[in-house]
Amino acid sequence: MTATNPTLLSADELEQALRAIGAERYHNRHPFHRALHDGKLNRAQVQAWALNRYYYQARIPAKDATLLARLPTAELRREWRRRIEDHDGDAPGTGGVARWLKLTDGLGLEEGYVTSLDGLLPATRFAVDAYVEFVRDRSILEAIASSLTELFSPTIISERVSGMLRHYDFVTPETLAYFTPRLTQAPRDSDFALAYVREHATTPQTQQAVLEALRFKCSILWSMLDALDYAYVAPARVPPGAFVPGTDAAR
Ligand SMILES: O=C(O)c1cc(C(=O)O)c2c(n1)C(=O)C(=O)c1cc(C(=O)O)[nH]c1-2
Repeated sequence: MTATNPTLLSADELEQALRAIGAERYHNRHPFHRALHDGKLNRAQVQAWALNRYYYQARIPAKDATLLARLPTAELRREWRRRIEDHDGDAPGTGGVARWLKLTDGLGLEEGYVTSLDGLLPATRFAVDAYVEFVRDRSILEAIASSLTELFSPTIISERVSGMLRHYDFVTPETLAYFTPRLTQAPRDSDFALAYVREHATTPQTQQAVLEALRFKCSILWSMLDALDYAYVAPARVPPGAFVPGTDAAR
């Protein structure tokens, strides 16, 4: 195979290429999400999704703190600091991670069991840890670009909330309250990240690196759902030690 030299894209072309990656690879297209939103899952399968997704939520502020420490200006740090506040809150019981625990509680999972991470699928842990390590180890530009999946999250969140409320009698608006602030937080965050990437990815090499960072992040989200699909959708194959529906700490 001959390697072709990438060409320099305009900022608009770069944005188009990023959006095309989302259209092709974002996790709204995954069969497990389709089933979740279309009411095809049972309560235990929804529990497994929320339990595993808790680890993603819980590590996001650590991921953002790793990046915050490397940002060179107060302006950038102020912007990024807000993400940590969104997730960790400013007092116990506030913020996105606490709101996620309301979701797992509403689904009948014991909080101590969820936060112990004992029931996590191994692949969830590997995928989430890989995201944190990517942000820690790669350039600031790639780290910021890897957050750009949030460009696509408002659409999936709207689909999810309306689909789950319509199809599942065990889900209430209070249970799904996690998602409401995300509908304004995610666009604010992704607008900033997109403007940063448009301004700073100005060589063919850095442009390819940000496109690759977004593909990598889509793969993280996708592989988390692959693992759920494999373990909890028939024929279910739960790995040893992971959450077993109807046992462990689920009501
Ligand atoms: O519900 C979703 O499908 C979804 C997707 C994503 C995403 O695309 O990474 C995030 C979130 N939710 C989310 O709630 C969230 O706080 C978040 C932070 C980040 C990030 O990469 O920094 N992504 C996401």
